[in-house]
Amino acid sequence: MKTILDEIVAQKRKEVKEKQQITSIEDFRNSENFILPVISAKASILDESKSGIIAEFKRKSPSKGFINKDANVKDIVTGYETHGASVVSVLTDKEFFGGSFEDLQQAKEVLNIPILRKDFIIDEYQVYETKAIGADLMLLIAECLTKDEVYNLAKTAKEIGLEVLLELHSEDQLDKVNDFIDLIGINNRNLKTFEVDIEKSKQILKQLPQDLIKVAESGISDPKTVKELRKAGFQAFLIGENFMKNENPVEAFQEFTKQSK
Ligand SMILES: O=C(O)c1ccccc1NCC(=O)[C@H](O)[C@H](O)COP(=O)(O)O
Repeated sequence: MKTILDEIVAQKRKEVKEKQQITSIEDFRNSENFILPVISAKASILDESKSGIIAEFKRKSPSKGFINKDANVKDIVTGYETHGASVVSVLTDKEFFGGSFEDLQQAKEVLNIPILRKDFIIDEYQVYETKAIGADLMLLIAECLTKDEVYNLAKTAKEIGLEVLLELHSEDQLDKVNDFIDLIGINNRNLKTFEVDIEKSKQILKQLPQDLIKVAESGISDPKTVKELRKAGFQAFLIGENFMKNENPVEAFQEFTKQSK
């Protein structure tokens, strides 16, 4: 049975082919952002004056449909930073998440903390693109990449200065971790059923390499869960829908952060 990830990846392959006809890797290399130093997500997460939360700007999702279609990027991400986000995640996929490069670029204009490009990276071309649009950190999803693909994409990212978050869905993907990975995420959302199981993060945690920053991802909606996961050993928490579904995502973020300390 085809999963949503299969569908997304097929769409990405199509998009990459189309984009390659218009913009080359050389164009990306010559772009303004390409020579800018990245802001380290690792350092920002380890900075104890911040919350450890990777706060996501998310308009729409395959599991929930529209969450906050017309949200204002600059207002929301500025609020996230002001109230202690360690990193801001911006969805750049249009088809399934209603995101765009413009969203990330607008975030870049106002933020002083690192930005995660949240997308589905399957080709080296997108790694260069990630740097050119101004992101500091890139996501790789183990579920849709071979071990060699993770290695090659992460290596390219490091060569051009990007940090890499590798997302796992199960223990058997642990062999895809390599020396170019900076942060390791456990995604609690089952991509076949969309069910979320926070226990999954805790189960896999013990087997993760000690030296990597550990991120619990998806379905976190209670500040107590952050406290629990922090106690268990996680240093960062990727949270989107729980803030974005509110009329005022910044207020929701501020309140959540206060309670999760
Ligand atoms: O969010 C989805 O429905 C989804 C479906 C298929 C693939 C990925 C999906 N989400 C991407 C993410 O990783 C989340 O946006 C992120 O972890 C934040 O999750 P949440 O706090 O549950 O919005």
